[in-house]
Amino acid sequence: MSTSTQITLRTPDDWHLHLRDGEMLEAVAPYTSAHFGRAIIMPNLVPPVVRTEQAIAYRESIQQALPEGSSFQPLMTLYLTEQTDPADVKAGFASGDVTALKLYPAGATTNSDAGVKNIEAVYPVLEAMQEIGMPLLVHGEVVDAEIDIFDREAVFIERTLKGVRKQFPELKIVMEHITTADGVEFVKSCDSHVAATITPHHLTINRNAMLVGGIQPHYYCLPVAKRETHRQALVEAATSGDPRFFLGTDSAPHLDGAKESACGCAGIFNVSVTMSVLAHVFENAGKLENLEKFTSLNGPAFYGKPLNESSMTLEKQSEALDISEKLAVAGGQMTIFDPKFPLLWRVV
Ligand SMILES: NC(=O)N[C@@H](CC(=O)O)C(=O)O
Ligand SMILES: [Zn+2]
Ligand SMILES: [Zn+2]
Repeated sequence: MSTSTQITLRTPDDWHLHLRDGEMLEAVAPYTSAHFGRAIIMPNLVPPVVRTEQAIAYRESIQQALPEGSSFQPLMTLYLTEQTDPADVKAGFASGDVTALKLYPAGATTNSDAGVKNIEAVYPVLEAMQEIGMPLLVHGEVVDAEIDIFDREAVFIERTLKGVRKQFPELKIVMEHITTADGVEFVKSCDSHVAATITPHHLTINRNAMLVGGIQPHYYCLPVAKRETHRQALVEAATSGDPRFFLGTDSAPHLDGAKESACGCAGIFNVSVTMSVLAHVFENAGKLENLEKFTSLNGPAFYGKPLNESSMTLEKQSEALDISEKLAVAGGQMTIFDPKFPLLWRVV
């Protein structure tokens, strides 16, 4: 076996992850715990995780789905609604049971019906969060029918995010899964209170992957991939080492049957290949030395968490990883994200 390169980093964390529940949770949790030390767990279950006691119960079911002896740490979030009680949020944050709140504009994405319609209705919660230093995680897309889907992130920044920033300048905000140069520019224009997660798929595909040569449902996610110039802006931001950009896989498992449909759902499952994809992206950008910042250092710094003590080694091999096989999940099968280049890097 010929090995040309190896790199070792602190164990990475995933700052945006969908683990689902039930049989899907059991199927996907081991892929995350195999590579990641911690993950921010998204609350968009049906029904959503809206109160601290639900987050605690969900964390317990995640822990039960982990392999024996796993030290993986799920960091729980609550789904922000117009009924969210600031006192519950404060208590959950103080006890360490809840790490952040997730804002979904109502109807923006998978399982977001209970989301926020009028941002001002949640200002009392944002006020409390600002006071205690609790991060607000944002699915940053407007949902107005008249706004083109490719413009929804940029319009959200103008219409919603700038107002929230003005009202709550000390509130920690993470723009989740940014997909545009506008998102990058907005984060850069702010101070250290604002950061963004970036996914492996938005670093490697543009909208052609989804639409050329027939409709490709396994490349459909929200926010949708944009044009190539936006992808390049994301690569520039992720590989720059700037502490405001870090990894959130947004791995969002759905059965193939739900995606390969007349109304296919949004979400890409990628955790098992994330580190391989990222090593390729950073190597191609000539920035392999910044990979650890993106995956393992910038996120904990923003969240005020300690760095992982353990490490991960990645090795570049001559033979590519085979990801053609579907994952068997109760009730069906699931496709792994294919960035359409050979995955030579693998986790040792
Ligand atoms: N990213 C997606 O396309 N889908 C996510 C929801 C989300 O993160 O917006 C899901 O839960 O399936
Ligand atoms: Zn989202
Ligand atoms: Zn997501």
